[in-house]
Formats: sequence, C-alpha cells, structure tokens
Amino acid sequence: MSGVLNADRGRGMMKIYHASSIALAALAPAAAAMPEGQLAIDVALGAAMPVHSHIAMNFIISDYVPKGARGPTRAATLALTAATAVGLFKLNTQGDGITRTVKSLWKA
Ligand code: HEM
Repeated sequence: MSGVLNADRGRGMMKIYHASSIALAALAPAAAAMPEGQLAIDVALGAAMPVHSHIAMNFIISDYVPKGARGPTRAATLALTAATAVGLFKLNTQGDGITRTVKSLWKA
C-alpha cells in the first residue's frame, strides 16, 4: 500500500516507471496508426497511462511539495489515478475505447 501511495524513486518503482514509459512510447503511435481502435492496444494504454502518470506525479510531489503536505497530496493523486484507471477501463470495455475517442476529437 505504501508503495502505491508513495510511488517514489525506489529501484522497483523505477523499473515499473521505465517500463510504462516505453510501453506508452510504443502504444501511442501504434494506436494512432490504426484505422480503427484495437481493444488490446486500448486496454494496454488504459493500464500504462495511469501507472506512468501516477509514478511521474509522485516524482513531482517529492520534488516540489513541502514535506508536511506530501501525504495528503499523494493520497489525492492516488484517488485521481484510481478514478482515471476505472474511467479508461469503462471507456474501453463499455464505450468507444481510448483510440476512437481521442481520434473523434479531429472528426467533424
Ligand atoms: C503517450 C503518452 C506518454 C508517453 C509516450 C510518455 C513518455 C514519457 C517518457 C519516455 C518519459 C521519460 C521517462 C523515463 O525516463 O522513463 C516521461 C516522463 C514523464 N511523464 Fe510521460 N508519457 C506519456 C504520458 C504522460 C502523462 C499522461 C503524464 C501525466 C502526468 C505524464 C507525465 C510525465 C512526467 C511528469 C514525466 C517526468 C518524470 C520525471 O522524471 O521527473 N506522461 N514520459
């Protein structure tokens, strides 16, 4: 639990973080290149994006939020990450999926 709440620069966390960065760097252009949304890519994006942004936001909290305020800030970040993960999962399983939804922004 404390690992999830305090997702900071430990060895294991850095491994997960770099894996999520590399996954996103491959998945985002792959999704963009697909003419239609692919469920496997959407589900992978829906997992990698919250993991990546959660850990990255915790780096920022460690660097910029004063020590006394870090606990509540990390808790709020975790709540935001959880809501994002649930929302993306719902979009992928019950809605249009991440790829189609993002692409629809460029459609009339
Ligand atoms: C297609 C989506 C994305 C891609 C391809 C991507 C890729 C990357 C890569 C390659 C890095 C360098 C990290 C490393 O050394 O492994 C990085 C860092 C970072 N990313 Fe992302 N990212 C994406 C989405 C996001 C989102 C949605 C957030 C939202 C908060 C985010 C926040 C950050 C931050 C804050 C860092 C810097 C962390 C630090 O080193 O202090 N990224 N990203």
